[in-house]
Order: sequence, then C-alpha cells, then structure tokens
Amino acid sequence: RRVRIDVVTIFPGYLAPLREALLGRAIEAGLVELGVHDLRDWTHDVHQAVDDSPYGGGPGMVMRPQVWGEALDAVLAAGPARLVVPTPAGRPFTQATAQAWAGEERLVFACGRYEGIDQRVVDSYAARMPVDEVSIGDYVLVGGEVAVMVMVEAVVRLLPGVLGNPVSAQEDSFSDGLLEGPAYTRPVSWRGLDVPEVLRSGNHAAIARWRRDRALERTAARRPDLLDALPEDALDRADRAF
Ligand SMILES: N#Cc1c(N)n[nH]c1-c1ccc2c(Cl)cn(Cc3cccnc3)c2c1
Repeated sequence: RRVRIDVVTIFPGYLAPLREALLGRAIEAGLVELGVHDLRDWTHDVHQAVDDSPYGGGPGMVMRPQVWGEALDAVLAAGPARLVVPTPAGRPFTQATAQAWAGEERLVFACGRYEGIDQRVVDSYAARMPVDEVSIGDYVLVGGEVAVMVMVEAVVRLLPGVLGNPVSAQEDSFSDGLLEGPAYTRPVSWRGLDVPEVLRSGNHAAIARWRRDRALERTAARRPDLLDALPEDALDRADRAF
C-alpha cells in the first residue's frame, strides 16, 4: 500500500528535507509519493500576490482564497484526499492522528503563512472532503511548513516497510502511556559516569523493573498529566511508589 502526499506552500524549498534519509528512502522504495507545489504557480498577476489586508482590520495579512482555490482544485483533481491545514488554532495533532492518517491513500497539506488562510478555503473544501485544521503544539510558528514536516514524518514512519525494525503501533514509545526511561550503550564508563549496574546484570526481571521505575520517575517529574491519564489498572502496587 502506498500513500500520496502533496504539499502546497509559498516556500517549496522548506520541504526539501523530506526527500532526505528515511523519508527519501521510502520515496525511492515507492512506499510514498511526494509532490511539493509552489502556491505562486496559481497566481496571475505580475506581483504573484498571495495575501491581502484582513477584513475587520487587525495586524498582518491574510492569504487570498482565489489563489488557494485554484491551487487546491488542481492538486485535488488527481483524486479524493484528506485535506490537512496546519493552524495555531487547530485541534492537537497527536500520535492517534498520525495513526489515523497512515491509513489514508492521499494527504494534501495546505501550508499557509502570514496570519493564515481565508477561512472560506477550509469551509468550501470541508463541504466535499475530510478537512482537518490541526496544530502540532502550544507554541507559535511563522507558517505551516515546519508543522507539515513534523506531521509527514510522524505518519510516514508508521507505513509498513518504511522503518527497518517495523514499529508496531503498541510498541511505540508512548504505548504504555509513560515516557521512555534513560538508554545506555558502550563504553561502560564514560567521563567518570558508569552505566547502571542492573543493566549489565543479565537479570531480566530486575532490568524490566528498573526500566519501569525510571519511566515512572521521569513521567511523574516531566509529564504528570500522562500519569493522571493512565487507566486505573495501569499501575500495579510496585508502580505506585512514584
Ligand atoms: N500547526 C501549527 C502551528 C503551531 N503549533 N504554531 N504555529 C503554527 C502555525 C500553523 C500555520 C500557520 C499559518 Cl497558515 C500562519 N501561521 C503564522 C501565525 C502565527 C500566529 C498566529 N497566526 C498565524 C501559522 C502558524
């Protein structure tokens, strides 16, 4: 099964890293098709204007609906797709979102800049296809391109055959609801710091217990919200020490 991903942006060069490394190999292997399109290709004026002043006033500029409409009509003509529009005002993009989108045949990402895209673009396409307005997190970016890089990587790594060691959904790092604990490799001593003894003991029960304790400790310290979200039976007596 393959997925077709199209991205429309005024900075196509921003998406170039998608063709490197893991994703580049997935594209070469034919697991993913990636099309990056310059929004300005659908302008007709000499200035290639893509933005204009906001109705109702306010700072900044808004991206014009006409240009986006022509661009998306052209890109979507190739067949039905899910339209994804990154926005600071979007629903949170989570691992669950990535899992859901990994099952799609086509994803089209509309990367805006300025203060955003005229709302009628989302409204007009939402009438005939799935449209998701999503945000990758609670911080402010300058445009949607970086968000698309994040989302494309999160989705493509889930496609069968993309990762060397196929990471099944449940094995994914957030699967047991806790943060991953610390990891170590050779040398056993480095700048006076030693690998925890237990990891070299060969005692697999003790190793599993130690790793779970470190994961609980770290989750309690860094993401107490994840602990609160755990189902009641997720923590056994030994876990409750944290
Ligand atoms: N996803 C996500 C995401 C995130 N987590 N932070 N910022 C964004 C994001 C996504 C899309 C756009 C578009 Cl289009 C324009 N801007 C600039 C902007 C900044 C502040 C207020 N209004 C617009 C975007 C910021």
